Amino acid sequence: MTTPSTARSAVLTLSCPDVPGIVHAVTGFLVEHDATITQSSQFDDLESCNFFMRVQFAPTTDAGLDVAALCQAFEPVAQKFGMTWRLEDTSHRERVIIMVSKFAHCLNDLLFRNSVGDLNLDVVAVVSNHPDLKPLADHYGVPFKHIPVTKDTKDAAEAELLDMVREQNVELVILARYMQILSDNLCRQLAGHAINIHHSMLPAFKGAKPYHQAHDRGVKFIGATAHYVTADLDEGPIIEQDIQRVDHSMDADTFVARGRESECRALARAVRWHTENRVQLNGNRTVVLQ
Ligand SMILES: Nc1nc2c(c(=O)[nH]1)N[C@@H](CN(C=O)c1ccc(C(=O)N[C@@H](CCC(=O)O)C(=O)O)cc1)CN2
Repeated sequence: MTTPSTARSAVLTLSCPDVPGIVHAVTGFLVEHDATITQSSQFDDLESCNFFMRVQFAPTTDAGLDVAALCQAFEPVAQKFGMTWRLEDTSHRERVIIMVSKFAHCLNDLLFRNSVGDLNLDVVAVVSNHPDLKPLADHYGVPFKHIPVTKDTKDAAEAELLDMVREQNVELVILARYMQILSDNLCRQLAGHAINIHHSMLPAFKGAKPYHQAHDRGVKFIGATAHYVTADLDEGPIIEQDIQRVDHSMDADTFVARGRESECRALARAVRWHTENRVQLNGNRTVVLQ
């Protein structure tokens, strides 16, 4: 009979230097702890000699999975192989803050997908440097926090955001067309826990107005890129990208309109994969295990 601290399904993600015996150690650990594998995926990066694995598992007994006890028991295995690892109940609802400026499409898409169960987020708050999108947050019953940002208030604004993150145990900050550049300090504090949607197919057309840059260049495809946020603008590890065809008959405004679909798709997939523990960092790149 499962109890509040036991799970019907859990996921272990790990990365470590590639040596013989990792998979054997992991699968042996699961057997020893009355667990059976339901999904498993791995990648051996020959370039970095790093190994990546994601294994999802269920209990073989009615007792369920005691996630806390499994974490304690797995520590010695992790230390033996020098693993970076995470073991979590798959039903865990990630606590997130969604940041936005004035463009509503990505925020609306995330809140709608979450409302119909396509995403499994606990949206703690919507934070914006403008008041405009409060009605949208109200519609979905999500708290809205307006934190204006000017050159003089930026440090205080970022400190207020970090206080919210810490006080409310926020696990992920989603920049859903938040048009302010985060400071180096804030990026360090949120490293690996902040995802941005950039409205171009990076590395092309970084910075502001990427659709106008793309139109001026005469591209035949436009796209969007979801990436982890780093201090270097638009340089963070890429999680997901989406593209669509455009043509000579379209003006820049049409690019902007068509681009919304790609931004929503790329961001939703990136957030889903991150919150399902499918994304691991590999230097300045990511490994996404499906
Ligand atoms: N440290 C980082 N902060 C942010 C990133 C990032 O990659 N690293 N991504 C941006 C989003 N973005 C592009 O995707 C972006 C946003 C804003 C700007 C910009 O030039 N902003 C101007 C102000 C614009 C305004 O007030 O409307 C500025 O901050 O001076 C460029 C790219 C989110 N933050």
